[in-house]
Amino acid sequence: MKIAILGAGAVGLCISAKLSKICEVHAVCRQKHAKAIEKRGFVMTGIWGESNYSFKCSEMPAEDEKFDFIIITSKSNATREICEQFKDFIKDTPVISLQNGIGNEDIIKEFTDCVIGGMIITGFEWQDDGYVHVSVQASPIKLGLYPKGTNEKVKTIVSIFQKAGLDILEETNISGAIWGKTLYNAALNPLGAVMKVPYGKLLDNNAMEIISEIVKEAFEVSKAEKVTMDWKTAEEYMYYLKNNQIPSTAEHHSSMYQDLSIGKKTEIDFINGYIVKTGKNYGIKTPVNSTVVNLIKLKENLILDKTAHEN
Ligand SMILES: NC(=O)C1=CN([C@@H]2O[C@H](COP(=O)(O)OP(=O)(O)OC[C@H]3O[C@@H](n4cnc5c(N)ncnc54)[C@H](O)[C@@H]3O)[C@@H](O)[C@H]2O)C=CC1
Ligand SMILES: CC(C)(CO)C(=O)C(=O)O
Repeated sequence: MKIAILGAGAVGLCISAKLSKICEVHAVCRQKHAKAIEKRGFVMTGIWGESNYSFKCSEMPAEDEKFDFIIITSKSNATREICEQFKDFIKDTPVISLQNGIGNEDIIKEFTDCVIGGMIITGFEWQDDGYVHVSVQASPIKLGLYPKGTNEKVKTIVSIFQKAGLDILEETNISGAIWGKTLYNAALNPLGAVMKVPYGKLLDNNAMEIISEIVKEAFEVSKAEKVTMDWKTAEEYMYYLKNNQIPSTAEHHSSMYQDLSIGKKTEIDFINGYIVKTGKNYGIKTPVNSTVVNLIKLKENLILDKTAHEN
């Protein structure tokens, strides 16, 4: 069994490390990580175990390499570019998206018929080139045929993840699971990023008032999209967010916070931006999500402007 991980960064290199114990893995990553891994192996610490792994890494697979599965773990902003760049490998191959936000699977679907959606609520933090710490985990990984259902390919990849020691479930409603994860990211990531605080600090009542409006708007849009999630109402989800998800990831600084702190664009268009864009298609007003998108884009512009002036 041969698996390529495209856009292998914090998430992708940790998945590559675990899978490398039971199958042949090629992590397609940036040169600096490939060099560090070649020199001293990939270092992973934290709740997925502490060890040093060696597996194939480079910026480009050989032209004649064939893969049984491809996993995309880039930021959502890079999904289209990755699909274009690696379209000859992706064509006719089952492709799994292990990314945040809504819309990645629809992009991948333009390049292959078999798209497997993924949902992962585990925290991965860079320590150095080729060195990642796995910090928190709120639930098992979920994989399922996109937009829903299952098939033999899904069952095979789920069993590979299981054999590699990963906590994973087969999900027949993967669109609902992806929406569910996006609710969590839409609720917490922008506020955590603007306030520069870990998730736990957002249990404050002022933050919760804003968050409950974000969630109410998102729920209305999800209903129009006919998506079924584990929670029937915004109130039910808010209870779960406050009592389960925030406590189990309280110490984590959102990926949006981490992106802004290193001067990178965020995935806001695939999170709150998706809710706003889809709301418009149904005539649903999403003023709080819209404000949050503008705030994050303002922050991105200010940071990019500052970097341009410093250079
Ligand atoms: N970091 C985390 O804790 C979690 C992240 N996620 C999601 O998973 C996805 C990946 O996140 P991270 O691993 O944190 O991002 P990351 O930025 O660490 O990794 C993505 C890597 O892909 C590389 N890349 C992009 N285009 C490439 C190309 N054409 N060729 C080779 N490499 C390329 C980037 O340079 C980067 O190193 C995102 O959607 C994120 O929101 C989901 C759960 C947790
Ligand atoms: C909390 C976490 C790491 C869960 O996967 C996440 O989604 C994020 O930081 O954006």
